[in-house]
Amino acid sequence: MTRTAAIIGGGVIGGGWAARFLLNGWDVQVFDPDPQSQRRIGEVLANARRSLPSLYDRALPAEGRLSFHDDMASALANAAWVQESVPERLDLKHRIHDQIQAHAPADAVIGSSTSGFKPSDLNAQGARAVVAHPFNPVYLLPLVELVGDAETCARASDILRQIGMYPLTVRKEIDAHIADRLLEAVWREGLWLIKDGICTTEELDEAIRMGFGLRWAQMGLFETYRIAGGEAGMKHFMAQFGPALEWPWTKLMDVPAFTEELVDLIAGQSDAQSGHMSIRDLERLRDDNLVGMMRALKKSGTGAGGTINAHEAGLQVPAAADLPVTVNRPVPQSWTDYNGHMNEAHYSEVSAQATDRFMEMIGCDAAYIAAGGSYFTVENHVRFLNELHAGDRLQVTTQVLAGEGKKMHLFHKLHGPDGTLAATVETLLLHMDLTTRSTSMPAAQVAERLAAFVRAHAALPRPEGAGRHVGQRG
Ligand SMILES: NC(=O)C1=CN([C@@H]2O[C@H](COP(=O)(O)OP(=O)(O)OC[C@H]3O[C@@H](n4cnc5c(N)ncnc54)[C@H](O)[C@@H]3O)[C@@H](O)[C@H]2O)C=CC1
Ligand SMILES: C[N+](C)(C)CC(=O)CC(=O)[O-]
Repeated sequence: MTRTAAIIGGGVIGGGWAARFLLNGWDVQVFDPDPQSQRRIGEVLANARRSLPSLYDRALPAEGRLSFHDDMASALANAAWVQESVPERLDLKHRIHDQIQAHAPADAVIGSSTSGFKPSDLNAQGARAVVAHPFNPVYLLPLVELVGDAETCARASDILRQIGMYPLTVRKEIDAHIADRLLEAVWREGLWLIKDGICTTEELDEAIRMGFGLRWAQMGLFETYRIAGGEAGMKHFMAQFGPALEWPWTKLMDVPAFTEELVDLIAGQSDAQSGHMSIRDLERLRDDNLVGMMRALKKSGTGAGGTINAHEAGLQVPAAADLPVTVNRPVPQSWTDYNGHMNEAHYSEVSAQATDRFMEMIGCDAAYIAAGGSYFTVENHVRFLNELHAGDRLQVTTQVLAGEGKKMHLFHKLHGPDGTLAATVETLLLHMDLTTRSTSMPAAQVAERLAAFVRAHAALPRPEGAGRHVGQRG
């Protein structure tokens, strides 16, 4: 299989797909007749480059190659994945899928970003597309709803996991799939509440983001309500709130008339709420917040955090000639401070990540720690030598200075872009018994692997700066 994706329609969603594939190492071939699409994709890509790599504590693969094509056939050449993201009009989608069918490689997965059409609608004229419905911004949000032919959906799932996404195969085709059915219900109620003068767009947004919106990202609807049932559980929750189905809580099943007056009311309130920011500023604010929230979920592995962890586990850490590479990652935007560079706190974080990786390399991994053995850091000396900035690739190599008995003495070198030495962290650790919380000897297999590193690194020159203390001259 080639790692080439054809993006047919490069607007908000097509641009997001292009960025997702490119930043995961795929070549991307775009067809969109709008002369503005190249500029727009460039802007989406810039947003993606400043946010997607920040989700991970390892570097993504080298970016793929992006090309723009004047005809659809050349964009489709050699594609293993074709993603159609043209406007939501069935006649247009039919025309586009006829051409895709004629020119795409026979074994390519053909996905449609459609928000609401079923595969039987899309394929009514003989196409073979599956629905691959993503969420904006496609480069950050993992969910893709897959609907259609089971074998194609299985192949599509494999590819989507390779680019860090979460495929959810929908059991039966239905208009608007799962998520847009839910979103449409909330949207409909929202329009009624504003049309009836109950609240403004801003008040409605506060009702979401100050309350249940925070819960949904980490536990969804049902797990959240299970907890709301208290110790008595879900049956109790349903007994308490089930009767609300018969109350006026759910009365607005009809839709408000889609009039110019309603459009002006909503658009006017939305301008008053957010018109002081450009769409690009709002996108960056959204992306920074999403990265922060998703990184928090990464710690517990909940929801989208689990998808990020699974993808990160497959990202390769490159080998170095003499010293092990213990960190290979970008500097996230959120690590920079009022001086416009990486804040000192995060040098310690990187050093801790390098130490954790080195501990894994000598067998002090999650299973060993769960069995009661580990290392504690007892002393660090950090030297800040060159600035690091958001988006810089950061690579750490680790040299063992000593490793006998309970002691492990490491020297981490933090290299910035072009290999510049940005910092060094000298660190001393002691082996601990986690049950007694006191020092102890490491297990034989850990001691042996550490000794092998000690022997190999003994031949290397002692690193410049090792053993320095604060205030030392020269
Ligand atoms: N905007 C959203 O929030 C989401 C949209 N979708 C779906 O994604 C699809 C695209 O929506 P958006 O990206 O929002 O629309 P958009 O209007 O931003 O982009 C559509 C793009 O298709 C291009 N296009 C038009 N005719 C074309 C043709 N004949 N060949 C190739 N390109 C053509 C346009 O020039 C434009 O760049 C729709 O099916 C929509 O339902 C899915 C998830 C979310
Ligand atoms: C509004 N919408 C129906 C186009 C939304 C989607 O399809 C998914 C999303 O990103 O919210």
